Amino acid sequence: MKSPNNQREVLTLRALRREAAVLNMAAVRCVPITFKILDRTDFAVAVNIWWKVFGRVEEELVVRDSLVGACWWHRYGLRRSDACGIFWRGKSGPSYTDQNPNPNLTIQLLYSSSSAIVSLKGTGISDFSNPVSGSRTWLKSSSGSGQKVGCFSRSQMENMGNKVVVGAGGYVLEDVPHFSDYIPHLPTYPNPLQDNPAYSVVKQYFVNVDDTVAQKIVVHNNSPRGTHFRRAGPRQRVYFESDDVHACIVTCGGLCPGLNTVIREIVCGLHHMYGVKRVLGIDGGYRGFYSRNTIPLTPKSVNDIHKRGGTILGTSRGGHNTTKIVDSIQDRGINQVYIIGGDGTQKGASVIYEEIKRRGLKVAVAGIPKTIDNDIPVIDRSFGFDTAVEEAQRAINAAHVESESIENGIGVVKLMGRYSGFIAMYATLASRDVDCCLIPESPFYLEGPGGLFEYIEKRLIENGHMVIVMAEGAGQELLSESIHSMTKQDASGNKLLQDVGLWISQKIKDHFKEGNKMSINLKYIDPTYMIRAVPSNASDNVYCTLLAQSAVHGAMAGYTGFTVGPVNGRHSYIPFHRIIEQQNKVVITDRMWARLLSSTNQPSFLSTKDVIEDKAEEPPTQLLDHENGLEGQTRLAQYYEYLTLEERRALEAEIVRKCLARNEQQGIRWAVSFVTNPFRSSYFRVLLNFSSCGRFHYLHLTLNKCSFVEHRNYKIVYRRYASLFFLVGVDNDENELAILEFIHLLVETMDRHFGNVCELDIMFHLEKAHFMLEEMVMNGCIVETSKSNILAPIQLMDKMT
Ligand SMILES: Nc1ncnc2c1ncn2[C@@H]1O[C@H](COP(=O)(O)OP(=O)(O)OP(=O)(O)O)[C@@H](O)[C@H]1O
Ligand SMILES: O=P(O)(O)OC[C@H]1O[C@](O)(CO)[C@@H](O)[C@@H]1O
Ligand SMILES: [Mg+2]
Repeated sequence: MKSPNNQREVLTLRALRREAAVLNMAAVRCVPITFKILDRTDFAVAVNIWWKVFGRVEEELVVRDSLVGACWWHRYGLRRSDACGIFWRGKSGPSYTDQNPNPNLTIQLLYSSSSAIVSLKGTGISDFSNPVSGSRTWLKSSSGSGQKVGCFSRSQMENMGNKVVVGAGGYVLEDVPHFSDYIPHLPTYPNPLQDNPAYSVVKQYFVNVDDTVAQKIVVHNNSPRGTHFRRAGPRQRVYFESDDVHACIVTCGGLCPGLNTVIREIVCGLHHMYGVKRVLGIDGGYRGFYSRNTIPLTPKSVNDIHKRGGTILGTSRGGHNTTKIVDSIQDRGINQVYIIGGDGTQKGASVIYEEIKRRGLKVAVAGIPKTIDNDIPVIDRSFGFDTAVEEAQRAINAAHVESESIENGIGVVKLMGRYSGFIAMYATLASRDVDCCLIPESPFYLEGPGGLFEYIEKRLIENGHMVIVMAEGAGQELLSESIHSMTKQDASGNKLLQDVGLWISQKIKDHFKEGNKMSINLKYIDPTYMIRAVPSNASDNVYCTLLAQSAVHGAMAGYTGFTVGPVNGRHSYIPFHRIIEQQNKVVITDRMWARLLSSTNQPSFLSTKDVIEDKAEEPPTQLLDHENGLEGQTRLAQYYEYLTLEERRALEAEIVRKCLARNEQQGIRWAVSFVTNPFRSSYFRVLLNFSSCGRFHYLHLTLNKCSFVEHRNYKIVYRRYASLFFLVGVDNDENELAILEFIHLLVETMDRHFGNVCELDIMFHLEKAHFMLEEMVMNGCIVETSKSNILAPIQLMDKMT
């Protein structure tokens, strides 16, 4: 880690003032900023935006970056007013530049305030450039870190970036690209459907041009209308004549029930609805574009394929070479590309679309989301998932029959779900025979109070048998602890998992054998590939038909760069970047997981240490006095690693409970056992700060108490000022005393700014507390320790308002 003073250069008052003069411009809408990522290094980019200073904020800020998927990234502090900070960080391990020959990061800021200050800082990057404002001044160091403050006007963004349309009442349309965005003067034609006798009975068959689908349908009195997507369906005018269409279909990634149905329905839809005769199948996934022959597809040749599992086109992982794929599309004269696959496939589709657009080709790229894992965001569910859940019932049923037929029988069923446990969760909820469901999103442990072994023993005593369902990605961290395996990847770069089912079965057997605890009979069932290889069930078949037809309508209408899928039951066109920016995961603080817990009665698997400590600890201190209204409440939270909102809530609740429950003697006893070495390796994971609510509390700097607590796989360092607690989550090898110093510096800085700072100062000036933190910590590293430097931008803003 770098020492705090050379990590970045300091934002000077002069620079801010100069830029401020430029800021009284028209509304800012979209700002593309490009950085070059230095070769073979990890990188971090921080963007801080202050916009309340110059005008009222009308809309929320939307940020998009070109690295989604390639680096993990955060958004934090997005608020409807005041300010926000965002940062991106490259993966540790293999450098981003190893995988990307042209490692530029483009960030687009989309918002509609009247003006703003944008401050950018980074490490491991160079060549900050903003194509629309070359005159901006960067304060840049030779080490590849730098900082810039700038602002951007409405006119600068007109032709840039993602299509986001902002309307009244907080309405945002995240639109999909269209040929007309980059090819002018294209002719249009009447939709041939209007003469199709089958559709003549429909009252209003064509979708209105401005029909959109709301992502959020639960709303409140004054809540903004939020994000919408373009509604899928046939348009009055199309951008292709039937004879001109030359379509192709490719399937990529793992198998999934329904692939053949989608292929069939694209071919039949194009043929029957639009009179399209030329449709090619690409053999064997993305690499088939350039290494295999194509397969002609006609309604006749695909007539029966939906009755078979798998894909008649074949599939593959890896082999995505954008240039070769687009060359092949261009050479073959293909003008509609239908790409069926999971999250990886949609990422591939997105870069194909970008390249096609760069070459100015009239080629529509439509993604159809496939995966039994249901890990694709935004859409209600992916096709094949329903079938997979249904098929899993058979395995669970077998496990149940086996286990109840024998004394102390345990049936273990492993289901698919690399990173998302949806199949396991829904199969468990549907079956009712399952006693325990383990998924990647909910960590568990084996030994000790509240652990899996204890629960198994209890269930066997109560019931004489039990069924455990687990997703293949569950408990992988426990496996790697005990197996010390090398991390291997498949051809697409997906992590190859250890067989958690086999591992856990062995562990359970060993546990009960040890000391002759209990004689058990365990049967392990692995139906994973059997589930994936079946044809789709009735409901998935209908669903696949709608997906295929929606994709065809979209491509014919000139839309491109989209994935089709239902959002709240309505089929929509969703821009690729929304589909690939994150994975859909089971939210364990949601009602669905709670339903599961209540149906199985399994433990929640809070860490074993938590349970032991909770039992051993002294009665709660005065701070835990709920009757006096002194419950802990987060006032400010800043995260430097990605956690969903739900995970944050859960984490904060656990930490608050744990730290408030400690008494002061415990804190002091813990504190003396650590050595000092401040600021050598300050890697922050989580920074939390909460206080008891409902009272006015001064931060008495002299009254502080501090302590360290282990939690999950990191350590919490906390310090108390009167009844305000400051908590920092850090790696286990982090120096606690350095972190205590950091907390104290933060408090002193707040105190200098607010003068005798109190909780209300933080509550009413939350943005300023965030600014201070953003100036002090970047990407989990302490980068600034001078109080004057930390406060400089805030003081400038205060002067200007
Ligand atoms: N970031 C990416 N950029 C370009 N192509 C990608 C990217 N990620 C994956 N691909 C390509 O997409 C194809 C499928 O990816 P992957 O094997 O991850 O399966 P998937 O589509 O995610 O399906 P699933 O995981 O559900 O089986 C592969 O050919 C792979 O090379
Ligand atoms: O063995 P393969 O074909 O790489 O696929 C396995 C993976 O594919 C998936 O089914 C997703 O398609 C995952 O659940 C699973 O981990
Ligand atoms: Mg995938």
